[in-house]
Amino acid sequence: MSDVTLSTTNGIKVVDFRPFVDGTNKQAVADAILNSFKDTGFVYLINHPVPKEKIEEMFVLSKKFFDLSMEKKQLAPHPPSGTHHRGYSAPGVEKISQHIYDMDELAKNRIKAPDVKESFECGREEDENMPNIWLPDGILPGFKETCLDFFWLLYEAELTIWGAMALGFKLPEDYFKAYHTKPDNQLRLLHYPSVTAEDLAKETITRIGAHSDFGSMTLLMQDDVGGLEIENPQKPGTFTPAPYVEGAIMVNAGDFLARWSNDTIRSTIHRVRAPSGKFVEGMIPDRYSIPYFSSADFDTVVDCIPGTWSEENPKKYEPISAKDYVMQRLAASY
Ligand SMILES: O=C(O)CCC(=O)C(=O)O
Ligand SMILES: [Fe+2]
Repeated sequence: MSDVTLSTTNGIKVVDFRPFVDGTNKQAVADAILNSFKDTGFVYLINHPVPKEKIEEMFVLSKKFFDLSMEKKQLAPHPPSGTHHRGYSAPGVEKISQHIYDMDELAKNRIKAPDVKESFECGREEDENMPNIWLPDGILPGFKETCLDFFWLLYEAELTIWGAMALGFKLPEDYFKAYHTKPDNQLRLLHYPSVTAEDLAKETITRIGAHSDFGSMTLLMQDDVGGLEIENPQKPGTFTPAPYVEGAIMVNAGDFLARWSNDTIRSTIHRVRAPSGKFVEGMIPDRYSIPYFSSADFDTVVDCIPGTWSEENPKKYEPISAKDYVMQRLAASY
């Protein structure tokens, strides 16, 4: 049987997902993904189930959205609280933090070097805890429909990937699906405006500071500008670029999944810096990316995944509710 790991890009495996989808070699794909999650916390998937045209269409709408005037974008404003994570956030408003929960410390962190990115977040329409915040009708026709269509398409893709994860853990294929039924996921459109290379190099501003994701899994689509870097698990504090790979969705594990897996899976720190070799007259070009954050249903409580603990290697964590975990992390980002 053919090897499903096609290549390695800066230490991150590029896995062919097709043998899982067509059923010709499910276990090999499952093992490759889980092993990557254990080694680096990241994997590139090619031949995944999300059509290329749908991804392109979402990038086109995302660019059109960010091209609107500030006044128009502010007609779908993100509420002041981080726990209602919907709508538009202007550059510098959100500052990713890594385990800082004290309000004064958070404010200092934000002033020190703002994250110069703007974003739009949405979830499923029916979510009563976090209602979506859309632009008024007529401002950007098709935007809402494209976002929602893409949200559900990625949910389908995510469920297929969870099927592979379950087989990786030698569990029934639908094991994780029961925890991701609502889904309490979030689609995020990101735009990093063009900035000077000097500002980024001096770190008076950042694109997105070093952080790990909070939820269970992130599916990331990025343009070919580059700049995403992931921490080398063998050498903490050093980062390697995770460049655009044609046709790939990058998938990474979040903190919640690391905890759920009794720390057998890594949730790896990553950041966005200046890409190498892309300076035009001292300016770093705009970057667009689209992360899709999968979270376990907020009303579920998870205990360590079967097979990740034993008498010799006991559970490190108490059961936790997905809502309690994610809300604490979201509150600290604003
Ligand atoms: O822009 C990117 O590629 C990274 C985005 C990211 O890490 C995040 O939103 O959590
Ligand atoms: Fe992230």
